[in-house]
Amino acid sequence: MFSMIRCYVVFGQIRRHLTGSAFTQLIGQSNLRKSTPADFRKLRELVCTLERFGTLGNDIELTNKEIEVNDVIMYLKMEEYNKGIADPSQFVPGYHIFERLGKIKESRLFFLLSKMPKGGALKAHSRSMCSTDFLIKLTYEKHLWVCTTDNGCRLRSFHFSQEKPTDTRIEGGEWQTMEQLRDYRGEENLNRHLQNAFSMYPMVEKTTSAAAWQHLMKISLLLDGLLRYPPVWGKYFYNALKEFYEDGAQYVEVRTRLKRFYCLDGTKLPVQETVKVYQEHVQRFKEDYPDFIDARIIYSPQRRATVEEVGKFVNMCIELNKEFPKFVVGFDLIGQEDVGDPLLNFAGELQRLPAHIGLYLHAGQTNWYGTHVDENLIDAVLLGTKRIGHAYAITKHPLVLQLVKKLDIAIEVCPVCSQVLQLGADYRNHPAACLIANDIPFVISSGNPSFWRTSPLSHDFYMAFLGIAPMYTDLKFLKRISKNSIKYSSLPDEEKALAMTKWKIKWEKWVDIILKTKDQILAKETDTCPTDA
Ligand SMILES: O=c1[nH]cnc2c1ncn2[C@@H]1O[C@H](CO)[C@@H](O)[C@H]1O
Ligand SMILES: [Zn+2]
Repeated sequence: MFSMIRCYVVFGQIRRHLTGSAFTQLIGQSNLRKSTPADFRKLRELVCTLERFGTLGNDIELTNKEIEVNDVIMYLKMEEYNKGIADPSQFVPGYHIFERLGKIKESRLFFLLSKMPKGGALKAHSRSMCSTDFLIKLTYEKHLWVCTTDNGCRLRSFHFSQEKPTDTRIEGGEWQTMEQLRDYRGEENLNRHLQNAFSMYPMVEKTTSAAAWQHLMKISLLLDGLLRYPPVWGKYFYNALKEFYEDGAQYVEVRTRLKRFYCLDGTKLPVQETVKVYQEHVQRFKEDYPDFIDARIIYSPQRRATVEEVGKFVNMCIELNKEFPKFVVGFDLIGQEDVGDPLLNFAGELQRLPAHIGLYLHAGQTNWYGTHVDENLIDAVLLGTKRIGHAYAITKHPLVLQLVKKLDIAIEVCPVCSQVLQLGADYRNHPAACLIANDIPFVISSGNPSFWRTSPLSHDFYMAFLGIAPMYTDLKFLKRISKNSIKYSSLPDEEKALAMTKWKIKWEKWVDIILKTKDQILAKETDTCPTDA
């Protein structure tokens, strides 16, 4: 009687043996077509079993309760899966997410996943964390001015100020207060306009990844003046933590450029003040929600920079880490990778970072195989990155795949982001399938949920579970990636243990609630699920 773990180890050994030269020789020498049907079946069963045992999550041993919960989850998953096989037009992961956001809301599987404690969100870009509705709420704050062109029809920039801003950089731009614009255009009409201006939804058609990136950057730029004002950023960030928490994240690592904030009279504050506002609201959030673990910052300036500028960013990171050693803990370079310089150019500067400041580099977020951008993956690993953001191109680099596994570097897979930024269309073709098959450590992240009007993590979990992972992948996979998000976080080991305890309490509660409401969840006629963890 083997325990699962023992089985896993033994199967691992057999697998290595079978895929070694003896096995290939055996297959090569004997004429497999002449084997008896029974032998053929046995061999086939062995290979299938070995494949399954090798996938991500199979080291997890489910408790008796979890086995029951797994039945519920797999029932719901198979229902969607089988419908899809019978009629592929019904399969949600075959579509652009914007075309199926409404349908996903009706999915009972999605509902259960949205309540699932997911551990940490290890990649959240600071400006794209809150829902559109909350951003619109912020436009009602006092002292907000807006610059428009085209007779008030196009919103170009926001600014908080006592007096009318004097910035004339936008050609033909006219400043007026938000109240004035609201009166002029009508509240409902203006809010509808803001909904579109703050997110890429519902525009599915983008000719290129570059066009999608331009759209993303335009939104980020529009939000600049609205969010870089400390009292508003405080509200934004606190609410962002709340939205992540309510979606099952108990821990968040934020990638941010830490831009300097401005005051009502136009003076700019030192960057340390930006960090302090973040820190203050994390503290407040932890007091209000004691089972929230923590939030930390990975300093992430734009990668489109000169070597000298990157050198300055590195110095800044070292300085901030000295002042906020438990809060500003890592370094990354962000922005569209295809237009930035290769990491190789910055290697000398990046190597100056002391060992205790971790590198968490975005790399391989490209479709240009064999280019210097694609090779950023190699440099990221050789520079000692602790995780890799996206790594979409990694399956084209078998050696890098082996290295990340050996060096235990986790990949931050962002299913929805890869689709919206036009790297791939159908989730069933997402390269992360290969990571799952090879048991490469990974976590699910979202990137910019605000810009796609998705939830902080749940849509990405849903697409990964239903669209990317094999059909038979079950609760073991979900539990593994949730635990991974703590294991591969930047937290020191002793804090990881505490974090795991906090996650486990929530996880067990979720399991219990599903068990209690199982019959209602499975009753076909119910559209809405009663569970609420
Ligand atoms: O997928 C991504 N890869 C790299 N950088 C990104 C990605 N998504 C967003 N940003 C960066 O974060 C800022 C706020 O959203 C954007 O301005 C962009 O530079
Ligand atoms: Zn990113």
